[in-house]
Amino acid sequence: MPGDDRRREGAEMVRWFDVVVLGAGPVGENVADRARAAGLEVAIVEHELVGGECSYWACVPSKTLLRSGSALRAARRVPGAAEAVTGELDVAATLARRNWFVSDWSDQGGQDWLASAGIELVRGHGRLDGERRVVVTPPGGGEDVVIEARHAVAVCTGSDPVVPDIPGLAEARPWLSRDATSAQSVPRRLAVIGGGVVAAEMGTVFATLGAEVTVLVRSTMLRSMEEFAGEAVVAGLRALGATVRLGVAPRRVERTDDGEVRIELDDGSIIVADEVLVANGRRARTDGIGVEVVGLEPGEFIEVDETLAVASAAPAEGAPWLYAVGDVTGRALFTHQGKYQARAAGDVIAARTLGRPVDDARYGVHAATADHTAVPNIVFADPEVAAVGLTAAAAEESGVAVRTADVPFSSVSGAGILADGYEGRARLVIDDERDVVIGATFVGQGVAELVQQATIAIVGEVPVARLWHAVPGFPTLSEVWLRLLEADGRPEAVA
Ligand SMILES: Cc1cc2nc3c(=O)[nH]c(=O)nc-3n(C[C@H](O)[C@H](O)[C@H](O)COP(=O)(O)OP(=O)(O)OC[C@H]3O[C@@H](n4cnc5c(N)ncnc54)[C@H](O)[C@@H]3O)c2cc1C
Ligand SMILES: NC(=O)c1ccc[n+]([C@@H]2O[C@H](COP(=O)([O-])OP(=O)(O)OC[C@H]3O[C@@H](n4cnc5c(N)ncnc54)[C@H](O)[C@@H]3O)[C@@H](O)[C@H]2O)c1
Repeated sequence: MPGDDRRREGAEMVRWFDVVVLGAGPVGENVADRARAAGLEVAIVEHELVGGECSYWACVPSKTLLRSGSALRAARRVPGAAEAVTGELDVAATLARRNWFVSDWSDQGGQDWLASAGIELVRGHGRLDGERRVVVTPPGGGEDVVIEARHAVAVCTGSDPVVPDIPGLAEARPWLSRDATSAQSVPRRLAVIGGGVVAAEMGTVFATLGAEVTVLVRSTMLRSMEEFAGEAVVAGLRALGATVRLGVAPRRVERTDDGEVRIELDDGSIIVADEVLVANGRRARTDGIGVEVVGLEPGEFIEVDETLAVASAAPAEGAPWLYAVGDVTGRALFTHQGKYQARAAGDVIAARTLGRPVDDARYGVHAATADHTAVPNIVFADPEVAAVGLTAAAAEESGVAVRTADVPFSSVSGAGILADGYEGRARLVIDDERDVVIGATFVGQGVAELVQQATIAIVGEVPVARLWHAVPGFPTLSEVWLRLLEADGRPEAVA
């Protein structure tokens, strides 16, 4: 059995494993899986639920909550089907389906999977206690368990929401993302502070479920994406009956004696709601996990190299022993990207442990290169926004000369068939010198599935002239690629 060589050393319970993973979110699970698949003995430490934020409070519940409304709206946009939709969204059934998808917040499935993979689950709060040493305090206290890693420790502790320093906000018992995704009832009035992806998605959910939603956006919606994406999402929220206030900032928040939340904005206006959701980004979960022992700052994201090794903790000689993977690095706060990093980290730990070759070159097996070039970012609002790579503005800021190709989906037959009055838009950002796609954004119903094509084009560095030979089926949404290429211009024959 892995890690079975437990024994006492003085008063301490000490266990030995090849690799210790701190945090059993999607990322920790994948690091453990890859290392175990290479034959290493692996322990994973978890103080809450195996499966982490994504499975119980983030991706899975938010996407299931969004799905019921988007299916209903999709049917209503198609004559023939629309006539058959005679009722309204069933709120109780929507919430119940979400509860089912999160297994009523039981992690039995995750525990079973770890056991089947031969990964040892150690329940409790883990912290670094020196080189290759983790101390775990079991749930409810009790005797600490010391785990010595023969080779590596991977910190995969994730991130927490940021609560900004707005007077009265913390005391007003605001909702954080977990409260929104696990809600068992719908507040009559919900205010949302923020204009990022959580605000867009949860605003869409609660407006669909019948709440009076007010989204308070400090600048513009989805500011890190192409401008037309944020504008479409604002229009979509408004079409669902939500109020979106752009360019406003809360000055003070108060929960009154009768339980209402009053938000005073910087323009002097007052918003009154039953709950206020704070959706203001994430901070690293590095408090209370002993990062000080390797000279890192608690609360800060952990900087890593391309193999996810913590360079500042690397020994002068020999293989690195400390890795950080997923949200805790701040590189790209998405489950898919964290799991991508996890595959590289788990494999490189195994390679270094077993003396096998390490390939950390650009796009090498053990390098998380795509974190810098091709991170898919999908906002499941209505319309959906699916983007990857650089926006035109970000490319220009980084000094790359680019051209863009823009088209409306009204030029795509498949879109018109999918839904009457289909609205949407797409943009390619093309590196002018290398003639390859370096960014793409799609906005519209069902565009989430289009972004993988762009991701492949970017990672494969496919010349634009070659993309003309990747023929999209007719009549699909993918035909937007042909329209984008036409907008860019048909290449001339090379003599
Ligand atoms: C509302 C919302 C919706 C989202 N939707 C999507 C989406 O649709 N798609 C997407 O790709 N991303 C989405 N994300 C982001 C996604 O949830 C994260 O990127 C992902 O969960 C990161 O995985 P992780 O394993 O790094 O961290 P986490 O999932 O946070 O897992 C970390 C684990 O470590 C455990 N842990 C922490 N500290 C300790 C300790 N000291 N000892 C023991 N255990 C510890 C935690 O309990 C947790 O289980 C969403 C985020 C939010 C907030
Ligand atoms: N579909 C998905 O993949 C998905 C869904 C949800 C969350 N996520 C992940 O979770 C992360 C967190 O999402 P998020 O929406 O909380 O963060 P975000 O970074 O996307 O947006 C934060 C928003 O809060 C605003 N803000 C920050 N400080 C503020 C203040 N003091 N007052 C008013 N507004 C303020 C910002 O201007 C911005 O609009 C995302 O970056 C993403 O990586 C992904």
